[in-house]
Amino acid sequence: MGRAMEAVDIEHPHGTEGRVLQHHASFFYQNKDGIVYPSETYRGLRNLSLGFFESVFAGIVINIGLSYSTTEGWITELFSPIYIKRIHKCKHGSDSSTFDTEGRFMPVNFENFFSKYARTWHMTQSNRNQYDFLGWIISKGEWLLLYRIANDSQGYLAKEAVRGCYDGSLFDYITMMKKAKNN
Ligand code: HEM
Repeated sequence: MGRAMEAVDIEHPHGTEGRVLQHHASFFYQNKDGIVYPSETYRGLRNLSLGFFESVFAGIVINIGLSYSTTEGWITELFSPIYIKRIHKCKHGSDSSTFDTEGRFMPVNFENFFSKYARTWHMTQSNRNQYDFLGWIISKGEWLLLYRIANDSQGYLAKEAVRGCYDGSLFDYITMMKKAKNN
């Protein structure tokens, strides 16, 4: 259980210090109230150097798509807030299974998909569950978004960048590098 709360892999047996799984999304709530509003998703994406239209589009789609599953009652809320403490309810099908249904990090699945699919392009197709059209699209979207923000100069997505995406440390790293560059 202790390890399941950290993004560990063979090279990082202790994960990223001080991080738990919900930090994947916590980068986006800027006032630290545990709720992500579309404007915060937008701002977070902009901080990750995504363009204006892309960030507006992804901000709306992510919040509308995830908000309802994280609300406490039956009625959908205005402004589509995402409640981080219930973020695990947003898990969808056709993913890599690196997050389990309780939102924990599953190192074995992380290592599995890397050893199987590194340097190939068909991971998202291979993980597809039958007739799970929404999951297919969301999964493609997540990985494309990650590729957009984190591919290296040779066009590869490094394993460390992917691990950092799971625990959110990648997002902090990208903003830190951006700030350093601007200075
Ligand atoms: C640049 C921004 C983002 C990128 C690149 C990104 C990327 C990813 C990736 C690659 C996965 C793993 C999917 C898999 O294991 O197959 C994932 C999962 C997830 N992300 Fe994000 N994400 C971003 C922003 C967000 C935001 C803003 C939220 C919500 C506030 C969010 C919520 C989730 C959730 C709930 C999952 C679990 C889905 C599952 O495993 O079924 N993400 N994301």
